[in-house]
Amino acid sequence: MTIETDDFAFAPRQRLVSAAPESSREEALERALRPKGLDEYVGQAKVREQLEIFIGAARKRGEALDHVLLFGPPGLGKTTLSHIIAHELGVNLRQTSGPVLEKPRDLAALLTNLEPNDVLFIDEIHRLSPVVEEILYPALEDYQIDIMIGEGPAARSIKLDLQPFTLVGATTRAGMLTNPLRDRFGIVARLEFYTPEELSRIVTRSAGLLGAPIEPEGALEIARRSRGTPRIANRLLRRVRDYAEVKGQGRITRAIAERALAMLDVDPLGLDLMDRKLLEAVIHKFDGGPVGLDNIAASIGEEPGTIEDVIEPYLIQQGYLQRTPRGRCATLAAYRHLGVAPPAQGGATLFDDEGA
Ligand SMILES: Nc1ncnc2c1ncn2[C@@H]1O[C@H](COP(=O)(O)OP(=O)(O)OP(=O)(O)O)[C@@H](O)[C@H]1O
Ligand SMILES: [Mg+2]
Repeated sequence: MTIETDDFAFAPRQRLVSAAPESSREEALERALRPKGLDEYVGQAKVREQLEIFIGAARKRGEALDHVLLFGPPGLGKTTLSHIIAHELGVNLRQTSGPVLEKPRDLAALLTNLEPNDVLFIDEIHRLSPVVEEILYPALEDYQIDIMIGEGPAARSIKLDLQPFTLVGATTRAGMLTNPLRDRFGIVARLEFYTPEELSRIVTRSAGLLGAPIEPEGALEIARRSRGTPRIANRLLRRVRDYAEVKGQGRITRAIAERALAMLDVDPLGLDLMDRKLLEAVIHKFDGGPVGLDNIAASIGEEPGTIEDVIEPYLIQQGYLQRTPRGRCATLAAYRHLGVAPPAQGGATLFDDEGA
């Protein structure tokens, strides 16, 4: 039996500030908060402006929009944007993902069922298998696919015409796309982390949809601790709302937000226990680094992969941790944030042969 819980207290290994969706329940909650149109999509001004123009032009001509590649860290709104693109074009959206498309015929089935100018959304497009990717090329270029009929010596390939369509591909790792695939996208949009002001607008909008009364300072406090990520902002909002209902009068004020987030161990910069544990290990056990990933992993009892993909990116982006060829180093900002006096040498290592 599996017990599904949305409660952080019962799932200590699940991070409140992880940018990945926590559970299928959270994904359902997210769908309800997803903006439908481009005008409701907060932030990402450059991407929005581009898309507005290209979508408008495609609509005017009655043509399919150019293929779109969306890339950026988890939770910044790639899936949301793909739905918005289809909505603004006034066409259907068919959704799949790289790892789901195992065989060429899986993709062929989807492609041949598209109606004119539809959007096909492929999430995690960097995980397409090479044989599937192969049949995507002519589809993207000429709206045609080559499929094999029959087996053995009797097998032959036939060409099928497709309706014009738009591929929207999403990936957290644009660097892992093959060049021929990347070259076939006419529109490439990189999503950026959101500012606290933008996140605060998202939080306010979500609170409205959830029917939770919120003050601007309360929204900003949640926004500041959300690591530039709308998914985290919406998640923290739900927890703070619970807190406000039980411990307050239901209204999300700044004081309520601060108390709730302190209780949840999300500090004023959005760092949680795991982040602090990592930084403390680097500082106290390895003299600030450089220290190799495996040594950090052993000392805090985490998988190296989890550290690399989940914990480190934000610490590096915010300048608390540096990745050097000889290992990870804590920066002065990390010492300052943890209230530890930095070493006299400004974080340099004392022993050259340590770590790695
Ligand atoms: N620009 C935005 N304005 C308002 N809400 C947003 C915006 N971007 C994302 N969100 C909210 O954040 C949540 C997560 O967004 P989404 O699922 O699109 O992220 P993603 O980039 O596809 O993440 P993943 O890489 O994990 O697939 C959505 O529920 C949506 O409500
Ligand atoms: Mg997504």
